[in-house]
Order: sequence, then C-alpha cells, then structure tokens
Amino acid sequence: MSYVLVEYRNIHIDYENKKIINNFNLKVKKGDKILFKGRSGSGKSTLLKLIMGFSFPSEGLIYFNGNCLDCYNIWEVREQVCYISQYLDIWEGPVTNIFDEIFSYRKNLDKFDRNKLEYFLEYFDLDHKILQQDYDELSGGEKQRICIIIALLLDRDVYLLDEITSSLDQNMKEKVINYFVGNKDWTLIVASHDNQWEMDNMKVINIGD
Ligand SMILES: Nc1ncnc2c1ncn2[C@@H]1O[C@H](COP(=O)(O)OP(=O)(O)OP(=O)(O)O)[C@@H](O)[C@H]1O
Repeated sequence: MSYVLVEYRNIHIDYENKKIINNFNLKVKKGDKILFKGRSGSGKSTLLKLIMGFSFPSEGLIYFNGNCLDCYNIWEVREQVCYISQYLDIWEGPVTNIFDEIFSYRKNLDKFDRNKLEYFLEYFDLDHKILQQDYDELSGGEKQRICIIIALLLDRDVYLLDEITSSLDQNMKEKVINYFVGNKDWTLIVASHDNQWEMDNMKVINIGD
C-alpha cells in the first residue's frame, strides 16, 4: 500500500529578507512522481535540498517516513535518497577514479556492480573509453549522464532530480525521462523547466504561484 514518504509542512523560506517560499505544503506518497515547475528562482531546487538537509526552512517542518528531519536522522535519509544536482562541476580527475572513490565508502561498497555499469554506459550511449577520460574535459551532456549513472548504481528508490536533462539532446532526454518515470516503485521529485517531464503519471506542482 502507498504511504506518505515525504511531507512538507507549512514551509516558509526567506533569504536576506526576501520571501522565496510562502507556506508550502505537500505530501508525497511512495511511488509518486512529482514535477516542480516554476520560474527561475522560485525555489524548486531549494525544496529538493530540504529533504537532504542541504538547505533549511525558515519556518516549517519536513517529514521523511513519518519522522521529522533533524541533524541526527538526516544521515538515514541520505542513505535512502539520491539527489542529482543541476551543477555538474562537482568531480575532477579520471572518471574511473570517481567511481572508485564513491564506491570505496563503506556504505556503498556492496553497491558497485560492473555489469550494471557496462549496461548503463551502453544504455546512455557512452563509449567505454569515457572511463579513462578526465571528468573536466567531458561535455555537459556527458557529465550529466555520468552523474545519472552514479546515482543509478547507488541503487536508491527515492530520487530528487534537479534539471538533470538540461544538457541532453532530444533522444537522450527521452531515454533518461522514461528510465526514471517508468519505474513504478521509485519515488521521484523532479525540478525542471522542461515540458517533456510532463508525462501522464507525473503530478505537476507549480512553485511560486
Ligand atoms: N543559500 C542561499 N543563500 C541566499 N539565497 C539563496 C540561497 N539558496 C538559494 N537562494 C535564492 O533562493 C532563490 C531560489 O533558488 P532556487 O535555486 O531554489 O530556485 P530554482 O527555482 O531552482 O531556480 P532555477 O530554475 O533557476 O534553477 C533564488 O533567488 C536564490 O538566489
């Protein structure tokens, strides 16, 4: 049965005396596919970051699985949720070293699956040679796909996707969107300006209206 996984309760966000979010309330059930739409600066990314504890509300509470988030249980949330940032310049060095580092952490040790990596490289149309290239030298779309592959290998079932298709061509966008939206068990909260995310099973929430 579907239950409430994430709840935003009476959320207000102010930055430097500017009101960004005014009394936002939302319950996200397990398996829901949510799309946050809204003008640039309306607070979409900030709403995603609240769930990871990367931003904090000025007022209001966030619940995950019935628990009010605090500085202790946020670590449990981070083990279950994956946030893919819209900022791509978060890694450096050869791509293979990035995978090695991420999957050397104790919590991720058992997540690395070479067969899955090979499968995702092919599915997302990346040449195997990319593993030897420097991340800095990749195109925006290549970086975006590497970040997506890392997230998929981490094998979560809640994904917070912050403009993850902005550098992809039409065909690749469709593949990425279908991959995420097509998994009925995953809970998705997507922040995007791209109408392609507005599929039948996506619930669109306008932020800043
Ligand atoms: N740490 C911060 N300190 C001050 N202002 C911030 C901070 N984080 C976000 N903001 C401001 O809050 C507003 C909302 O930012 P946010 O990135 O959430 O918007 P967005 O809707 O995701 O925008 P975009 O569509 O351009 O990605 C912006 O005006 C931004 O400058």
